[in-house]
Amino acid sequence: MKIIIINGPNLNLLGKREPEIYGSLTFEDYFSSLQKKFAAVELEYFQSNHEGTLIDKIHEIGFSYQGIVINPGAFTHYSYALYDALKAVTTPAIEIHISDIDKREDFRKVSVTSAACIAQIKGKGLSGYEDAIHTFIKNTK
Ligand SMILES: O=C1C[C@@](O)(C(=O)O)C[C@@H](O)[C@@H]1O
Repeated sequence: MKIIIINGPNLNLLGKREPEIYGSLTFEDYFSSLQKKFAAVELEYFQSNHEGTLIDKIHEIGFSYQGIVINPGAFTHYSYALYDALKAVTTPAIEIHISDIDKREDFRKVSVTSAACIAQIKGKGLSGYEDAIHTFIKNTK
């Protein structure tokens, strides 16, 4: 089973970026623990700050992987191009946000990408990624 985690803009700075909101662990360190926890899953991690690069990645893997766990960062709130990319492929996606986007600035309350996903997880810190992987594993059994 192949699952990819795709992180969007500014998420490369996890660990340093607003740690009071996003925590102090780097995503690389968290990802190593995920790989250990889900040893039976082929887990991949991809991050980009560029919308087109994220779209290219979705196209590349979106007809052969079993799940996309995507945190589109701020693109969540306005990228119809990412929405279209997620709709265009056959691999199901789960949207995840480390923070609770409903309890922050008004502009974060809108997600244009979640309608292209089978679920949205928010406000559970990094453990939301784990929940998303569990959901894919459960759904494929
Ligand atoms: O970059 C991010 C991170 C985020 O997606 C989250 O994980 O909580 C929430 C977004 O509003 C923000 O732009």
